[in-house]
This record gives sequence, structure tokens and C-alpha cells, in this order.
Amino acid sequence: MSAARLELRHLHKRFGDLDVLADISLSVQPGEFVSILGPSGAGKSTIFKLLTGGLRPDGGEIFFDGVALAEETQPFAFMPQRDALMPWRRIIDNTTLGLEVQGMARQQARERVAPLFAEFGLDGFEQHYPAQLSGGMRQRAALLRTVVQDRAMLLLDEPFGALDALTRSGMQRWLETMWEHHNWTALLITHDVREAVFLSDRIYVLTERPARVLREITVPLPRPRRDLASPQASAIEADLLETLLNPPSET
Ligand SMILES: Nc1ncnc2c1ncn2[C@@H]1O[C@H](COP(=O)(O)OP(=O)(O)OP(=O)(O)O)[C@@H](O)[C@H]1O
Repeated sequence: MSAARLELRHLHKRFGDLDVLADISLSVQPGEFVSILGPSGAGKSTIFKLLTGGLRPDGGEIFFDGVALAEETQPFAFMPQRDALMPWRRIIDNTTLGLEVQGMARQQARERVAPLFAEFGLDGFEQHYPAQLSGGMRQRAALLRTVVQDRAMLLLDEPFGALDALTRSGMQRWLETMWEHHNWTALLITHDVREAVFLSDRIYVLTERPARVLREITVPLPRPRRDLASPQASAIEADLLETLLNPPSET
């Protein structure tokens, strides 16, 4: 079998006396949508910080396309929990930010992002400021800024956590369509069980801190997943919820 796009082997991280990640091993195949589901404070965002270079692990290894991840390489496009748009920059100039940081001239970056505005539901809002957009539109702008950097893998940290339930459902459908269309490889952090079932090919369930992988499940539902009320989807959701609420006790 060819190498996973991303593989974490026995990652371990502590902050002083606080053991946050006890033992995290997981993998993501090219083109796969994988979620990490876990209780609040378990250490999910810490995993992303280890990937994006903000933190170093105390133990374990990270492989990308079969090669140990080097500090100077950054194959990830990362979208944080909050949209993190700059309020004083127009939407077009917010979406070019990642490219500009990489050294691309603003005009060239604008030419790169402009054709994508329609697909991201932002057509006509290029010259608006973030405060003039809805929450869902801001998240789509943040995702546009993230994906336009053309990195090999997307890291999404609860991208829809701050949205109301209806907007969130619409965004999940939209993201699934975009993921299928663009063939992205994605790793999503969420504590929304239904969101994980809706979007994922596979789900890793973490224990409470210090986090370990409690379960790994495959979601065999056909796509597009329009019918989350189906008995099969409901059964997976109920099973995951039960695991989170009543985790098997440690031996
Ligand atoms: N730089 C840091 N220094 C010290 N402690 C930290 C640091 N970063 C995170 N922590 C602690 O590590 C634990 C895990 O934090 P983390 O943000 O990874 O959790 P999470 O699972 O993403 O939480 P949530 O789902 O609520 O966003 C928390 O107890 C947090 O206080």
C-alpha cells in the first residue's frame, strides 16, 4: 500500500505537569476526509499546533507522504476556529493574505482568488468588509483564503462551531460538495458528532485528556450525504455519542 498522506505515530505532548496528548496515532490517505472527534479540552487543537509547527511534540513522529515532517516544510493549509479575517481589509484582500505572506504580489494574488469567488458564494462581495458579511460568508471567505494557497492538505479546526445550526448545516453540505469537487485531503477537528458523520470517511474518537485514540470508525454512508436521518446514519451517530458520553473505563 502506498504511504498515507499524513501519519501520526504515538504523538505525546505535555505542558509542564499537564499531560495533554498521551498517545495519538492516526493516518489520513490522499483524498480522504477524516475527523478527530473528542471532548472539549482533550487536546485536539494541540494536535494541529504540532502539525503546523507552533509546538514540538515530546515524543512520537509525524510523516507526510511517507517522509518525516521537517520543520521548514509546511504542507498544510490551516483554517482556525474563528474566521480570523482582518476587519480593516476588504474581503478580496483578506482572501489574498495567505498568498501575500508567501511572497506573491497583491495584484497577482487578486487575480488568483477572483475566479473562485462565485464558487465560494461570495460573488459581488469582493469589496465588502468582513463586518458586512454573514457568519457563513465569513467562514467561506476564510476557507477560500486557506485553500487558495494550494497546499497538499487541509486542516480545519471546528470551522463551523460559531455558526447557528441552520447555517452550519448549509455549510457542511457546501463543504462536502467542494471537497468532492476539488479532491481535497482534509483533517477536521470537531465535537459535533453529526458533523463528523456527515463529512467523514473515517472518524477518530479521542479520550478525555490526556488524549489517546479511543476508537477509529469508518463511515460507510454513500455520498452525497443528504439523508442524515437514515437509520444507518442515525445508528452511527448514536454509537459515537454513546462512546463519548460513556467511554469504556480504563483497565
Ligand atoms: N501553550 C499551552 N500552554 C499550556 N497549556 C496549554 C497550551 N495549549 C493548550 N494547553 C492546554 O492543553 C489542553 C488542551 O487544549 P486544546 O486547545 O488542544 O484542547 P481542544 O481539545 O482543542 O479543546 P476545545 O475542543 O475546547 O477547543 C487544555 O487544558 C489547555 O489549557
